[in-house]
Amino acid sequence: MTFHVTDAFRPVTLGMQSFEAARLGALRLVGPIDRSETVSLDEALGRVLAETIVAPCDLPAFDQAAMDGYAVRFADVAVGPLRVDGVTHAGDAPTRLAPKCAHRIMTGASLPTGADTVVPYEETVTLREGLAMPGSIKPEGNIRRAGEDIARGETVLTKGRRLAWPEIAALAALGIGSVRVTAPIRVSLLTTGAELRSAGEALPAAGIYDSNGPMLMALLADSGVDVTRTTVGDSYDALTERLADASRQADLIVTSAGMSSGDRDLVRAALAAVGGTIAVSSVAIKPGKPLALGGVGGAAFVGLPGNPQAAAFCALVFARPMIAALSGRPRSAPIMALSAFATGHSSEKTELVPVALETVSGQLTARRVGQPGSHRLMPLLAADALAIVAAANAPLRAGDRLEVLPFHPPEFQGVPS
Ligand SMILES: Nc1nc2c(c(=O)[nH]1)N[C@H]1C(S)=C(S)[C@@H](COP(=O)(O)OP(=O)(O)OC[C@H]3O[C@@H](n4cnc5c(N)ncnc54)[C@H](O)[C@@H]3O)O[C@H]1N2
Ligand code: MOO
Repeated sequence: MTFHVTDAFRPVTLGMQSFEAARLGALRLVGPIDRSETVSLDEALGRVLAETIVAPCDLPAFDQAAMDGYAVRFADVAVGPLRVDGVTHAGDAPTRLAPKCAHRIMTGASLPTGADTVVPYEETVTLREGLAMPGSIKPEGNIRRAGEDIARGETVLTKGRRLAWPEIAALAALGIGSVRVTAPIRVSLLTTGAELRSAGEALPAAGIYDSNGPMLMALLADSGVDVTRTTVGDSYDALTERLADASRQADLIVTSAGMSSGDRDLVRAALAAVGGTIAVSSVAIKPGKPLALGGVGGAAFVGLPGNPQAAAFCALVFARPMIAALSGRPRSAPIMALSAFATGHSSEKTELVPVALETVSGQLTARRVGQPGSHRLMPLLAADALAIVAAANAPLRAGDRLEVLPFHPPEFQGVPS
């Protein structure tokens, strides 16, 4: 099995790390996997290219008309009305323009040899003597030359590029029907806790429904990512067994709960028992302090705290970027917003705050939503992003810039008023 946890990974470094150090530490634990597979273009949406694509042909593939009209030799236009020598539709075999003639042509049709200008219908007049063009005609007008969009041999897409609709359009236009992409990233998700039950199961007096499992399944889901989910109680044996299995099968192991100092918080001990190591043992963030990062076998490890907001925010900030790095995607620029809230206090910990993003006077603005408390789910429903309020000696003021991580891409964009 390929070992994806990089050499920069160091065994147990106890002590709380800053948010910034932990963020960098997370990315040091992972590198692009070396497995790839070939998929058809129909299956390629959201996948990451494992090869660089060089154009095998020109686009357009041949000189062609950009308008419905007449193909002419520019020099002939001044001579007087031209006889029409034929017609070429899109898809018709290329032809040749007879001397002192105009040739009817449709958008996308092959330009006859000898023609150097296309005059749209609306700029022509049909007279008894032939076709006249009374307006001002530009040489090379309304022609698309072969290779002017993409030239044969040009690098079109580089390895690591994520395939969305524009990339799929370019590949299809170049006649490329399948591509090599990074193989699916294997994520093993383990929710732990004796109190957990699944929807539909009878709930004992102090039991709760497992929400982190389905939440993290959805939060980590992506094209090119295979998430498998298991729930284990607080049994040390079951936990070590599952971690050992996952260390052989997964690129990334994500656990939920059992990370702090409770009597049954066994994840750290179980990880150590199966030969895993911790690189980041706790982080100066609120919520999420008991977060741990490390590795075991061929897999990187993210131990999420159990409180739902802590689990969600740490998954967004640490696990999602680790998956992107495993798939070989380059990092994009951070998204910055203006804060619409003040904290009123300095903080030694970085705070992860649920916010609603709004555009105010043309500026992306983050408004704090919901009641405090990392056990709460309602703030996640009111928010559409997470704001990162960095640890600082001074309180955050309204109008300060801060980084935001949108939960998901905008779905239904309004019209500017
Ligand atoms: N003495 C200390 N106690 C706690 C500390 C600490 O530093 N010292 N840290 C607190 C913080 S911060 C957090 S966050 C939690 C994290 O604890 P664990 O990771 O050990 O998680 P649990 O104790 O098992 O559970 C915490 C909380 O979350 C609920 N939970 C767990 N799993 C799920 C799930 N799948 N779906 C929904 N809810 C879940 C669980 O029932 C608990 O209520 O520890 C603090 N304590
Ligand atoms: O991570 Mo805990 O949620 O800070 O409360």
